[in-house]
Amino acid sequence: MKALITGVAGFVGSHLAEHLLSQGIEVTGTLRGHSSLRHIRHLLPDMRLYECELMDQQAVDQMMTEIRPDLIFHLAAQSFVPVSWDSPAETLTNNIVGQIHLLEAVRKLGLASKVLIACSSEEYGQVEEDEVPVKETNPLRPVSPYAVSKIAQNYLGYQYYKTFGQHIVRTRTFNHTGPRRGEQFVSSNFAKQIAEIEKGLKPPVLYVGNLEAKRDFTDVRDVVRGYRMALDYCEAGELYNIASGQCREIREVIQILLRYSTVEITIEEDKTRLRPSDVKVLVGDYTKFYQQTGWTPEIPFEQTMKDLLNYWRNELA
Ligand SMILES: Nc1nc2c(ncn2[C@@H]2O[C@H](COP(=O)(O)OP(=O)(O)O[C@H]3O[C@H](CO)[C@@H](O)[C@H](O)[C@@H]3O)[C@@H](O)[C@H]2O)c(=O)[nH]1
Repeated sequence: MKALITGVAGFVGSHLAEHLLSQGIEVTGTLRGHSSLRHIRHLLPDMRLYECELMDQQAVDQMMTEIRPDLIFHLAAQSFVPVSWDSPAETLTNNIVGQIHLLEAVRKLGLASKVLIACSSEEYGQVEEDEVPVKETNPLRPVSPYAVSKIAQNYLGYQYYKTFGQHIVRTRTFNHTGPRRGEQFVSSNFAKQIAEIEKGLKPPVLYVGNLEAKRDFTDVRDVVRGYRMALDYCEAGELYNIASGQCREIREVIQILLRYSTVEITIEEDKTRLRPSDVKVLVGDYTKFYQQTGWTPEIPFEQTMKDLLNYWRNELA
C-alpha cells in the first residue's frame, strides 16, 4: 500500500507520516524546496521525500506518474487564518490551484487513488450559539479568505467525485494541536511563551489576542488516526466533521497550560493579535464520522497541553 502526503514537512504531515509508517504503509511525502526538515528528519530512513511545487501542473504530473499512490492525503495549504487577510490572493491561489493540479493528475493518469481533502471547521464561520455542536449540514458563513479557500477545496473535491467518479473523502477538521504545532497558532504560541518565561528568555508577560473565542480542540495524533480511517471506511463524495465535541474558551487554554508550570505571569492584550473578524464559537458534532469509522478522540486535552509545553521546553533546551 503506497501513500502520498502533500505537505509532509508540516505539523500534521509529520504526525501522519509517523502513523502510516507505523502501520507498514510505504510513504512518500511532498514538500517545497525551502521547507525545513526538522519535524521529519527522524523519519527519513523510512520515508521517501519528493520535492514538488503543487502550483506546477507538470511537476505534479511527473510525480504522480512515478508514484501512483493508492492513498493521497492532501494536507499542503496556507493554513494560518491571519495570513489570509494579508495575502488573500496567495492563500486562495495556493490552496485551490494546488489541489486542482493534484486532482487533474489523478484524472489524466486514470488512477484509482483514494483522496482525503483536509477541509476546515473555519468554513462554518459565523456559527450561532443555538447551532452548536455544528453538523456537516450547517450553513457556511465564512469570515476569512482562508475559510473561502477551504470551501473551494471542499466543493472541488465534491465536483471531481461527481464528474469523474474519483474516490474523494472530505474531512472538516476542527482545531487540532500537539507537539510540533507551528508557533503562530494559539495553544502553541502560549506554550512557547510560557517555556521562554520559564527559561528566563523573556519577561513574565504573556501576550494574547481574543481570549473570548471558543474552539473545539483535538490532539493531532487522534486526528491523523482519523485520516487513515477516513480513507479506509468513509464513503466517497461524503463530508465528515472531525472534532472532540468539547467547547473551550481560549482563556482556558492558558489556565490549563499554567497548571503544568510554576511561573507567575501577567496577561497582556497585544492588539496586533486581534483579527478583522474572528469566528466566535466552533464546536463540532462528529457523530457522522463516528458512525462510519468508530473513531473517537482518545487523548485528553490536558495531556495534549502538557506534551505541547514539554515540546517547547525541549526545543528551547
Ligand atoms: N494565533 C493566535 N490566536 C489567538 C491568540 N489569542 C487569541 N487567539 C484566538 O484563538 C483562536 C484560535 O486561533 P488559531 O490557533 O490561530 O486557530 P484558528 O484561527 O481557529 O484556525 C485553526 O483551526 C482551523 C480549524 O478550525 C484550521 O483550519 C486552521 O488551519 C487553524 O489550524 C482565534 O479565535 C484567535 O483569535 C494569539 O495570541 N494567537
